[in-house]
Amino acid sequence: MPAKPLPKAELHLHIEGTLEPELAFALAERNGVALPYATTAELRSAYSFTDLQSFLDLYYALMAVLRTEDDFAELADAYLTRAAAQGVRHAEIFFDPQAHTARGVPIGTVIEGLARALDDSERRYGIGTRLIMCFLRDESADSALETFEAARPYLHRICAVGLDSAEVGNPPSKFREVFRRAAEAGLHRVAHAGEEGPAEYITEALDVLGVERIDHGLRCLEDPALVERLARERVPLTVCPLSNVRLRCVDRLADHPLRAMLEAGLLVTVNSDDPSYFGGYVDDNFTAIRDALRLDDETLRLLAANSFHAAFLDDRTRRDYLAEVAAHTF
Ligand code: HPA
Ligand SMILES: [Zn+2]
Repeated sequence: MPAKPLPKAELHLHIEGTLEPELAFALAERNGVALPYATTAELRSAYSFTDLQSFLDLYYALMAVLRTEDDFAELADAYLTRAAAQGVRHAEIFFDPQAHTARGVPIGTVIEGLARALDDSERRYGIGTRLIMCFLRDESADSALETFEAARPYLHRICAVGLDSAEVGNPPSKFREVFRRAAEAGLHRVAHAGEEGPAEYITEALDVLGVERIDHGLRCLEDPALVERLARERVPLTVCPLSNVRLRCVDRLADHPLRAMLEAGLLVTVNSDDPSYFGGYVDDNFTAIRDALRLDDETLRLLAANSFHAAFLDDRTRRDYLAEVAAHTF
């Protein structure tokens, strides 16, 4: 029998990035949406990216098939089914409301649909869940504020706010006010920074937005003083190895700086980002980076433990998950 996957938390996962071609075609047919691809194979063959923007273009285009509460619930159910098989015990899931409201899908449809799947997740899949509402940084600060206000009736379903989409030229400071309102409402805060953007964006995300985790964060390595600060302050970095290669932030997995980041004392976690597009779910990322960097079992155990240290969990639940990691046999 194959070994059980290492128990882990997934902290960097865009639910829209779990849309597999088969589900995209099924939803397109159900909703009468025309896709510019004849077959799932033809769509898959378009998954060849040169940078973040070339991926985002396809990622936003394919979302046209998501229209109803049922669609969002089905999308989340499909992810949770796969995540359970990959050893995920806790998932903090990003969604991009502006990518849907811009197409005329009400924010309530998105949140209620996702929440329906998430509410049943512990019972059906053994996975605890949280929702993280992301703002699109290439949209205006006003659009982010409008989105936050539209989400107010649903904030009890939301754990944190985040920041994603095209990074370069859209610094964290652009979103100071919406992150201030989120903090005032008692929400946690995270942000993508240092994926394609410079190390200064990481510092800004910490100092201006007050984020508690950095998503990606690879480019911190260009600033030794920042690395030292991130290590000292135990700021978690949600690293996504397969994504980094597919979006050409890193040439080859064997060149990935994850080991150097661990050796620098950074609180690194491993995640899948947009698994349908980047060639693997979270345990596939663990396996790929293990093989590429020859990580030993204790390093894998450390990465899994880090994921629970970095998660928005109460102390008792965290302790229980950490005990599962400690008891895991490879
Ligand atoms: O990796 C990412 N970076 C920025 N925005 C995103 N939206 C989905 N995935 C990503
Ligand atoms: Zn991401």
